[in-house]
Amino acid sequence: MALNPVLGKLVSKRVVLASASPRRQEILSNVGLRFEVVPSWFKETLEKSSFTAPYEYAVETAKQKALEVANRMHVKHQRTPDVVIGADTIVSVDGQILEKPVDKQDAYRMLSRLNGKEHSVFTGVAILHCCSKDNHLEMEITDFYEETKVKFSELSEELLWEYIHSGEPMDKAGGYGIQALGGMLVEYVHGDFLNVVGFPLNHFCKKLAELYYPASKQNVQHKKCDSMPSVDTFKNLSDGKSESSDFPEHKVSSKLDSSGMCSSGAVYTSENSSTVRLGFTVPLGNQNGVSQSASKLPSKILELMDGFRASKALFVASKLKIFDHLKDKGPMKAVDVANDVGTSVCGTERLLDACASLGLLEKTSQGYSNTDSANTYLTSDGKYSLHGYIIHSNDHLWPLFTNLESAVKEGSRQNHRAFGKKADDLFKDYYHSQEVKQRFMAAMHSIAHLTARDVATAFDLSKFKSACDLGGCTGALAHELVQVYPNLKVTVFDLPEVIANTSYFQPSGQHTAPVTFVSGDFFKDNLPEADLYILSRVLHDWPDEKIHVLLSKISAVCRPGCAILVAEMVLDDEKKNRSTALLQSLNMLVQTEGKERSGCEYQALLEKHGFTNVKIRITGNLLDWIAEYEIRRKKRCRKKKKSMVIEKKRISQSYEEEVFTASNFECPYKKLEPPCPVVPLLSHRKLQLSPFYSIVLAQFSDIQKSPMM
Ligand SMILES: Cc1cn([C@H]2C[C@H](O)[C@@H](COP(=O)(O)OP(=O)(O)OP(=O)(O)O)O2)c(=O)[nH]c1=O
Repeated sequence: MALNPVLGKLVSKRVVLASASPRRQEILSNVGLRFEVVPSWFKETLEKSSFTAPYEYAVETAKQKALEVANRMHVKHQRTPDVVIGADTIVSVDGQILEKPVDKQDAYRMLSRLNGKEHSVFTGVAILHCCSKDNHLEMEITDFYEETKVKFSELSEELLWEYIHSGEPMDKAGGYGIQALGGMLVEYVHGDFLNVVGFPLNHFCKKLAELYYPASKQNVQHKKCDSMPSVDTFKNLSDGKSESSDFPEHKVSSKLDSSGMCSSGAVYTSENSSTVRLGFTVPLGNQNGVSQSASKLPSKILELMDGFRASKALFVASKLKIFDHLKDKGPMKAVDVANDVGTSVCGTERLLDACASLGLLEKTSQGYSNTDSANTYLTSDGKYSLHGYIIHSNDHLWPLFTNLESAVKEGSRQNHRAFGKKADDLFKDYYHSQEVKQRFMAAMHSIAHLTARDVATAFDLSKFKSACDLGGCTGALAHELVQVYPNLKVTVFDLPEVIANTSYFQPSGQHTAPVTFVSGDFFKDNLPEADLYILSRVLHDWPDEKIHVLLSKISAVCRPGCAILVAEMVLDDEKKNRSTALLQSLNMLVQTEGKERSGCEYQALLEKHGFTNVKIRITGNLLDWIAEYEIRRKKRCRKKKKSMVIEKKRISQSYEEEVFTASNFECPYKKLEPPCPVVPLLSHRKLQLSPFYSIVLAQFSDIQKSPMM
């Protein structure tokens, strides 16, 4: 196979093409690559305005397509591929991104924009090298993009419509197919033709050469990727032998930069590509490869150093209600915003510019206006507003986090330092004022409302007739549940101080009868009767001892057939990968006695009360982890010591993780639009298979209850 020695390196690997595109399949099979096709379920809905350049959008989408497939295969099908290839093709004209047209009118709109002009076609490609270590998926991601310039002739309306009626535009970016009828519209092409058709084969082969043959990497870098490595150099690569390591050999050294940056830091291997390793820790101080990347900036560390500035800019803009002003009146000049909100012009201008650079605002010659994300999530009255949680983050979490050092030294919460108050009873002591109470409830409402759909639909709960949401606060989840399950009646059970303030948060125009509010303390008072008990973002507030008290109370009132549903962020078992959840655990340290836990830890807690059979799903949105624990009564005859060991082993084998993205999950009994921002506003580049929630469904059998520990 002299012509494709580089591709020969993939012969012995399980290669997966994460794409339904027949063009990509054809391009790759034409050169003899053997691969399995697993189309990605990732929906191409990333917020375009949050990317500074169109190709970044294509690369990120390609990456997300590939990540979704890798994770689904690993978790759901328990088959870890060796290599996953994802790609995304977009057309860019006048700074706008054009994808596939949704209908003929859309195709006409796109083709009219391209008419008589030059545009760029970008294909982003992600190559994931995967391996499974201790049942944990580890990946190294290499991504790159290719740009091809295409010019359309001046075309008549009649011709455009004739072309549209041919049906060809509909599944193609920009609404045309250069390889078929659409070729007649094109005056010239500068660059890789196959890139326009959907896959930049030449660049892909160069990238493989860099990955699989380190010596060639230098060649390629020196030549800035403008030629294929010499075939002679690759004689030994076409032998089809499998790799000795899980990833291409040179990679570890290429991961390090002069600062010793490692793990998920990006290392640019050529002008328009990067390589990132997920789930890996490369030892700091390893000097291999440092010299070649010594001039690189430690971008990951710099980003972390500055992260608080971006957060604070968002907090202050929210606090000043700038997004509300711009929604009503935008676009507005800085001076007008400053006049409206009563701030300085120079300070406001800097804040608005910073927000625009962060993708929260758009800046044009007319002034500043909200992006779609800002309109949806940052205005204070939007259906999916995060405003309440942002204000809570600014006013409450920020001062607490300022005392993180003390929290770490002392191992305890810092309410006394941050606010000069004890936190033993949040509502009676710290939350003494009506305003602060409302703010806290608004924060909880923001998150609960935004994530309720995924919590409600993660599993089919239609068999339950009644549910009790313990600590259900404003009833956001309860209202979502009764929407999804019309036969369900939900009781929200929370402290009297909370229940007294819920009226403000009730949905207007919705039939609220199936939701009732009952006040009480779930540690002290009798629990309302229900088939299903829900604990959403409750267990993480408490230490194990208190959780046992609560679970035993629930267990005591459950009849056979009853169940428990728990929603929480979930850490990975080794507690090293899911930084969002790990940071949330620090968040619990500074303000509560609780913490975030891993799936195994939740399962162990529940098992003490007879709960077994765990399933975990990844939602892909803010509350990413969904777990279901089938809970059954166990006999009391287990020998304690032995059972600890056996349990530990069984725990890791007994729960099943499933990819569950808001975009791919179809509620089996009711189709619903996913409400959540799949991509966190400020961190689209780091969206990994990381956070967050677990849902636990625990069912009773009539076997006798196990003894309490
Ligand atoms: C511009 C252009 C695009 N295209 C195609 C390539 C891609 O298949 C498609 C762009 O859509 P993509 O979203 O990149 O790919 P896809 O939806 O076909 O497949 P998947 O998401 O599963 O990977 O447009 C052509 O075939 N010819 C062209 O001239």
